[in-house]
Amino acid sequence: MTETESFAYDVVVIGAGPVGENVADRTLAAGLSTAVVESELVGGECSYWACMPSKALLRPVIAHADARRTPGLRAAARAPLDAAEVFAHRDEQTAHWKDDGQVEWLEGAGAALHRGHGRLSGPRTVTVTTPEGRTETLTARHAVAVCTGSRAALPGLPGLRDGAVAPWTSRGATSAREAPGRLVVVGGGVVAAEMATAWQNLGSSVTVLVRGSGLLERMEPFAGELVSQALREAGAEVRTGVSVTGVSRENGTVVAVTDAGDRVEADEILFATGRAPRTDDLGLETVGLEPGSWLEVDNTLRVTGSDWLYAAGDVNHRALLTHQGKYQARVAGDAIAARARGEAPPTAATADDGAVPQVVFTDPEVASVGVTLAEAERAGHRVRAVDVDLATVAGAGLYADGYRGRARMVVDLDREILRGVTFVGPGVGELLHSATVAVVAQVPVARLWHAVPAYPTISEVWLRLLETYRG
Ligand SMILES: Cc1cc2nc3c(=O)[nH]c(=O)nc-3n(C[C@H](O)[C@H](O)[C@H](O)COP(=O)(O)OP(=O)(O)OC[C@H]3O[C@@H](n4cnc5c(N)ncnc54)[C@H](O)[C@@H]3O)c2cc1C
Ligand SMILES: NC(=O)c1ccc[n+]([C@@H]2O[C@H](COP(=O)([O-])OP(=O)(O)OC[C@H]3O[C@@H](n4cnc5c(N)ncnc54)[C@H](O)[C@@H]3O)[C@@H](O)[C@H]2O)c1
Repeated sequence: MTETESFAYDVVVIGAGPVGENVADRTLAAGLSTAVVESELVGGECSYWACMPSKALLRPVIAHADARRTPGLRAAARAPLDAAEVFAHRDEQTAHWKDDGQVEWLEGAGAALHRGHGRLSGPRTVTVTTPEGRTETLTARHAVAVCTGSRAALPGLPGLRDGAVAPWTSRGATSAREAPGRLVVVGGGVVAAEMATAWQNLGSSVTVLVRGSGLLERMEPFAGELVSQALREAGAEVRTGVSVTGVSRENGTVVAVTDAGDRVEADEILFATGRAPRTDDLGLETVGLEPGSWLEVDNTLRVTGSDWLYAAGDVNHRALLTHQGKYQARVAGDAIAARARGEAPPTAATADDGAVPQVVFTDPEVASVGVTLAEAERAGHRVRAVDVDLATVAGAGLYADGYRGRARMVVDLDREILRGVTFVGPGVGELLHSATVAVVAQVPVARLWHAVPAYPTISEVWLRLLETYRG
């Protein structure tokens, strides 16, 4: 019989992704003993198979595209990217898929790291199965925080369901060591758009199969249109209204069959078809919750119906973004600490509702915060969309020859504040925080005139937006 070791802490965090790390950081800072359980690498999906490697692949692609639009650099930029150097840079950014640095940080902050698979085994109790097969029982005096994130969701198609084809998911697409000659990308969301941009420019010939009417359908319509246009100009094929009905691998060639009966052949296929919560093997049934479900939480990240279980990050499905998960982690950590002292939580994660910022690192970049025009209208707000062609901004013309981009602010006509802002164009990612501040702080439009953008930067788009609104 294997021996079971027992440990007691104030707080137990399951999952050491960016979110689990930040919950622990807050509870430790408040003087609560905290254990963190991790089954793979400390740092989570974001560090090794998501944000960091994808942005390391995309940064050179975007810089290369910018160089092609910069007078004096065009000839130099005609040479293709040095893909080997890009992959080496990506490997460095992921610390070669080793977590020593993050472990050092976590332990330095005072956390007790338990390596292994964590499962709830009753109220305030987590059982860890270590890689060596031992069992550890951790009890939490105050709270357990589930921060187990999400994994790629694959559709139940013939060829996938039976395991005949092992496709790329986001993990394959961010860690591959060479560009497949032909790559089919299934999906039209953020992963599909970013990875199609990366691999088309790293040497693959990409075909994107989108079942909807365009890319990035949850954003303002012009975002997906401009990204599709640029992908096509880079040589990719973007096919909309196409559903894949089956996949096979024949002599090394992947064949995707579509609902129109077409066969699309490739050397590799990426399914970028959304995410599933990592809650299927988490012992949720031992605390009256449904295994495999997204965990529903209140604004302090406490699971509905519980006074000790918290869920932050991807696993609660509020906003599948690292920065937003880390924000939730700060709120959850502070709430756990306050309740442990018998006090009310000091703050709530209100920004998850209607103020989530996101940058899509495609060429052109897409940067948005808050709601789209369609979302604002669906929510019953009386709004007006104010659109500006970014090419009319002096800073944009200086940034790139033939600059193409667009901006929209969604103005709430009753309150004269912004409900949402979207920028699409080269270099707009770094503009986003100005819009986030305006949306979160509910800055009156009249007051925005006094936030003077520097000349000649792209941020002068704010002036054009205000002028267009004034009419
Ligand atoms: C390709 C791609 C690119 C992305 N790019 C961006 C981006 O640029 N910007 C951005 O903001 N977001 C991006 N995201 C989203 C981002 O990766 C996630 O929102 C973020 O990783 C969520 O953090 P998390 O801590 O909730 O979960 P994760 O990062 O998934 O971490 C969860 C951790 O829990 C561990 N775990 C799971 N179950 C158990 C268990 N039972 N026991 C012990 N440990 C367990 C896992 O091993 C993992 O380490 C991207 C996602 C993808 C797929
Ligand atoms: N830069 C960033 O901020 C960034 C980058 C990558 C990912 N992320 C986050 O990661 C999350 C996951 O991204 P994602 O792109 O995997 O998911 P997503 O939900 O954004 O997009 C999924 C896409 O797959 C399509 N789809 C779903 N099932 C399908 C099927 N059976 N056949 C064909 N198409 C199907 C959907 O219509 C949609 O276009 C997102 O929420 C995103 O916010 C963020």
